Amino acid sequence: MADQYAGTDPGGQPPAPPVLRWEEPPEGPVVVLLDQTRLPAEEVGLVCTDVPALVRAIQTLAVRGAPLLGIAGAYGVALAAARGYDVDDAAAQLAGARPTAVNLGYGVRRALAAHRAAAEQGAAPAQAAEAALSEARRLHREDAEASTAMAARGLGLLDELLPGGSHRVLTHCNTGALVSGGAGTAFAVALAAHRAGRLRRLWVDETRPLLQGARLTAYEAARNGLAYTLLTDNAAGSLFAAGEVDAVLVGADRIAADGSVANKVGTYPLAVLAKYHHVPFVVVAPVTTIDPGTPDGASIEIEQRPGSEVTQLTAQGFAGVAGTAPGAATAVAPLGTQAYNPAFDITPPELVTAIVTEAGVLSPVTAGGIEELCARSRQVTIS
Ligand SMILES: CSC[C@@H](O)[C@@H](O)C(=O)COP(=O)(O)O
Repeated sequence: MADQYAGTDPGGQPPAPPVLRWEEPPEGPVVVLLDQTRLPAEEVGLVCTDVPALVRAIQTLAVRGAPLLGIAGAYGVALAAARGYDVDDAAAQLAGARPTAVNLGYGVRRALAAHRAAAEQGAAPAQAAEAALSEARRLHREDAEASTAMAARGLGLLDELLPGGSHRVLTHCNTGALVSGGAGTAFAVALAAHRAGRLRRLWVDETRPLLQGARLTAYEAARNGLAYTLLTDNAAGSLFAAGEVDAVLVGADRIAADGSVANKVGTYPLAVLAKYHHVPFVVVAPVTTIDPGTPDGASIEIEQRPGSEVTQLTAQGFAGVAGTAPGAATAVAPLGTQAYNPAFDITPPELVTAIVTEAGVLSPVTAGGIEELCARSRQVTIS
């Protein structure tokens, strides 16, 4: 199975627009997002002038992916402070916008802590707002640095696991620059392999129902000139059986203290397939995604999304949250059909070959290893 499955490698595209930026027009500060619900058809900015708009952007997945949710949450607190809204209330709204990605609450708490510390030291409101903004910017930078380190460590691990250097990698959901201050997590590793001339093919799961793989990872792969091929999620089994997958690389939304990994629904079946076929299953995530406060997989809250995302399609290919997707929705199931639509699933640590973070690679994945990694990480200092 080779060339007839090849995706397009156009490369040479103009640089992608920034996924999130802070702007200060005369009318007041705003957070501008690249609206991910409109990709790949359109690269459109979504201007959030207040916290409810940002919360809605988070819930509709205009902004998404664990690290970027943390960054967005931090800028959201800065926005509330700069515009004179109730910062505690804004922080609660932002942190509660989606439950599974631990980074969201982490980013919110960091900006809130910076704002509080400044206020407690007698800073004027404008200075306290500036402190929150500086913290958001710091988190943004740190995430970019973490991406670079994860890409290098992940590529080193791939080379170790797969001597010979012509990797065929399967990925799920979207984990590139669209979710990060830098090149992302799992996708950043694939990109590093591509740039080192060691990526033969990136297999991209379409990732039903919201098509983060088809819409976003394929977009990023095409932009970066990767050899990639899209598949429906349920084609993965036959791809493994045909011996076409050398490694699986995925991101994470929350890693519990026992090493259980919550990630986009459909990740767990890939881990089971990988185990059966003796293929390495590698999770790439910054230490900010590890949550030592969540003891195990069963304790991770899994976001349940509207059934309409499964039972309806739009011209864009997915329904999204009612009222947000342009174009009329077409039913693909009889009216009144109930749908099971969890946004994430849990992969137990025994199915994970390694967790790659910017601080180190954990393999095998054990509760003790997680504890040690967290003891070295910055995350534990923020409660
Ligand atoms: C670094 S991205 C890791 C995860 O956030 C990603 O795989 C994922 O599941 C994103 O889910 P989404 O629902 O699109 O926010």
